Amino acid sequence: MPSTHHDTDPGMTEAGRLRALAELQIMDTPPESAFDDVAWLAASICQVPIALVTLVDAERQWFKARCGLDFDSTPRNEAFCTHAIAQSDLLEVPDMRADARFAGYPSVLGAPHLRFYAGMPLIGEAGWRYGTLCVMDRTTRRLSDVQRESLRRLAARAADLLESRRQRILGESRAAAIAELLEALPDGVVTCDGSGTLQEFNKTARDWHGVDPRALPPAQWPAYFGLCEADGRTLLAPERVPLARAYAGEKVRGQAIVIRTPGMEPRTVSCNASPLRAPDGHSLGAVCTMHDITTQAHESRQMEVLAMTDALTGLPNRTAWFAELERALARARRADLPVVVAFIDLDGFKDINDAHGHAVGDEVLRECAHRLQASCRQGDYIARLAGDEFVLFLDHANPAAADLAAVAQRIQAALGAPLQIAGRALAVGCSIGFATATADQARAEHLLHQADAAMYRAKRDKSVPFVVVDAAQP
Ligand SMILES: Nc1nc2c(ncn2[C@@H]2O[C@H](COP(=O)(O)OP(=O)(O)OP(=O)(O)O)[C@@H](O)[C@H]2O)c(=O)[nH]1
Repeated sequence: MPSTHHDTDPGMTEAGRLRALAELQIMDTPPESAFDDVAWLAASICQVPIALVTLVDAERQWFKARCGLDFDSTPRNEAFCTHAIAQSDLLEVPDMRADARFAGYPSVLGAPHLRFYAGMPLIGEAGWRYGTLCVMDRTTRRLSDVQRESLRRLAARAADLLESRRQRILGESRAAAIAELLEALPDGVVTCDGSGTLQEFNKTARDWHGVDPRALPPAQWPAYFGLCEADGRTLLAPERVPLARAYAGEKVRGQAIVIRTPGMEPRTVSCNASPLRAPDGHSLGAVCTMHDITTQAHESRQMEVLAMTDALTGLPNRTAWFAELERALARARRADLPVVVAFIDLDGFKDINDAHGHAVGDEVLRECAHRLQASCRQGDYIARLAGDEFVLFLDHANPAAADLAAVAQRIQAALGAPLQIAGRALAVGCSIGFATATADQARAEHLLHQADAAMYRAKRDKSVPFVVVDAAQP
């Protein structure tokens, strides 16, 4: 039994005791069988008609449980228990009429004519004495040692009941504070329990997913919530969902996913997720936090696009060209298709620049880019390498001369048509070189180099409309 001395300890003030009592939030609550049992046992063991579990407030003492009394409180200045809670052990008064502290109390002088009182303080963990377990009788008497010890032990159990109430209230208020914090967070928070069922779904997560949580099996999360890989298109495989990865025991850091909720702009979020484990190691589920990185993702995609685009014409640039050429060669190798690359260089462009200025030259380049693109077939890939040089990957092309002649003719017709720029009628031509190779022989750099060489030959020899080289030849 804890032994405390708040009558002598300056830290144990009445104000502190009343605060601790108020924290229990127990005054005027309905009867509870556990406290009733304590009072009943106290009355039976002590063989008295009256037993109470009392709580001593500032103005009154209130009975949480009572046997043998038909009222539930008395004013504080008529409360015997005020004396009992001033000490830490049992207070036993065999005859209250013979005790100056009690002789003048109304319930001693008049009905119900109480004579005997024994009260044991209910002492909480921090030492506060909330009230008592007390027994009373209308005749004088003394308790046996066993009865005294029983009262002490029963009072300790009643104090335990009060402490567990304090812990429950503390837990509830902490949980409420955490729930409020979760709701107010600008990041999304999602949790699942030990069976993998979605639990927490804070306000931000609800806003982003557009729905409330449901008892959905993890395999259905991607389709139901529209969860995609960072590319925003590929639906996440169920085992790639960050919360599912954490539920499977993985610690996930910074996994970018896209939430595609119908009717909303796609949202890119960076996810951190962790398994939740009890101290003994068994799974309590998992938690995933999501931070909105839509703006950064958009900016970095824009940067990527800029890094791959020719600023003047809007065509793919040299970097993009080589990246795409490598992909196209891989496709051709898989399908065992021949590959054809065209190198196109404008003729007479320098003269336009020199005669009409750079701005007009720029406009000519833009118009030529547009015409080249318009003359391409679907699947062809055209890029501006530099200056007045363009390259073209011909998708599923037939390297036969007749077919290439048709391509060259289309390009030359497109570029050769008169240009109307800034009120001037201008004209450019072009020289075209083709490099062909079988899929297994084709190498990107070599193909381009050979197409460039073919184009130069065509530029030097104006008697031919284009030149084709076999890039497989050294
Ligand atoms: N307006 C403009 N001119 C550019 C740009 N980039 C390169 N040039 C110019 O384009 C011209 C390309 O020169 P050339 O390849 O000799 O032009 P060309 O007159 O077609 O001569 P050939 O290619 O030999 O037929 C040079 O004068 C460059 O300064 C650009 O972005 N805008």
